[in-house]
Amino acid sequence: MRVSVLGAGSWGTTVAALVCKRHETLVWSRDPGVAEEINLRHRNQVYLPGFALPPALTATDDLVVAAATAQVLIMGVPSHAFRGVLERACDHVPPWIPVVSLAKGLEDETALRMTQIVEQVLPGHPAAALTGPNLAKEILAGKAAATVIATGDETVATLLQEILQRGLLRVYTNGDVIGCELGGALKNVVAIAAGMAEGLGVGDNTRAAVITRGLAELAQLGQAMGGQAATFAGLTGLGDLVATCLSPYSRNRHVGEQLGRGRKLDDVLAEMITTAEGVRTTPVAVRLGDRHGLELPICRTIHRVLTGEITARDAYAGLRHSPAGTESGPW
Ligand SMILES: NC(=O)C1=CN([C@@H]2O[C@H](COP(=O)(O)OP(=O)(O)OC[C@H]3O[C@@H](n4cnc5c(N)ncnc54)[C@H](OP(=O)(O)O)[C@@H]3O)[C@@H](O)[C@H]2O)C=CC1
Ligand SMILES: O=C(CO)COP(=O)(O)O
Repeated sequence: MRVSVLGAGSWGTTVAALVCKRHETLVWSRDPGVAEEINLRHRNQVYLPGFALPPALTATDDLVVAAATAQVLIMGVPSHAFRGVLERACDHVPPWIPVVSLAKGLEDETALRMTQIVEQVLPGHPAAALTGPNLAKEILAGKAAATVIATGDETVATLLQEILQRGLLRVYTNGDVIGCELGGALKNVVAIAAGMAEGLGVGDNTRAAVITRGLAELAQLGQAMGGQAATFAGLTGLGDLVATCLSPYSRNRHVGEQLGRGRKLDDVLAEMITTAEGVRTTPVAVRLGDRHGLELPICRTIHRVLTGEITARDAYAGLRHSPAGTESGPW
């Protein structure tokens, strides 16, 4: 198979490096310097410093070539760039080929999931999402991990499972695309909250409470939007939530930690090269909560911190004023 990955950031490059071991793989970067570095030096120093990439991996800065030669198209750009890149590529994408999203976010204006954008921009193409507890640098280092390919089409799921399964990376399939994509997007908001707890230095009991109540919150919203309860207890829900909330590699957790230390969001984002999707997903989650009549206390509190209305310390102190209800309730 010929596989094209659009986006040569941390995750797009990592997935391309896995796939290229058995399939002809081309990764597209809008930056000619990144494409040249991958082709000539087998490195991507900006996004994956210190890692050697397989010589079999080739790169291009020509979006048309990447789109037109693909038999499977993998979208590795963040959610805010997803529609734009796909719209630029769509006239060149061969008919009916599967399109896989790597992005863990929701579209700002529409709150759409990435596979819904694929269905709008490339109607008729099977759309899938690859999601799960998969920190790029651990995967590239060859450490064991599990992930999920989510698509409603079983034949496509099996094909993609075969293409993506490499070494110690176990690829499961799941037909609950809504639940898988929402778990991947919403866990980033909770990871910001867990990072804040870390930055405030408040301890492991607090972190455990944030993770558990965060899971309840993302499962509540996810089910209201059509996801299945079991999915949120699986790799794409609980699994990814734990990895992201605990890992020092997580960008979302990093943002939260810095806010917990009292820094300003703009200053934290200004020094980051890579993407923390949760910052954009938080307001979308709040709007979805309004739409579905849900309290979502963690998402709403994180939103107030991100907008500067309250500090991370205020958010933590505010717990005193919100009485706990039953464990099955929102608080
Ligand atoms: N990193 C990880 O461990 C994982 C990430 N993900 C998800 O994968 C998605 C991508 O993340 P990741 O690779 O980490 O992000 P990075 O920030 O590492 O890289 C983003 C890439 O997208 C490119 N890009 C950004 N905007 C545009 C645009 N408008 N047009 C073209 N290219 C663009 C960047 O190019 P440029 O350098 O030119 O700006 C860069 O190559 C996210 O949704 C993330 O949540 C999922 C699992 C694991
Ligand atoms: O999604 C991820 C791990 O599964 C990566 O998390 P961050 O985007 O927070 O780094």
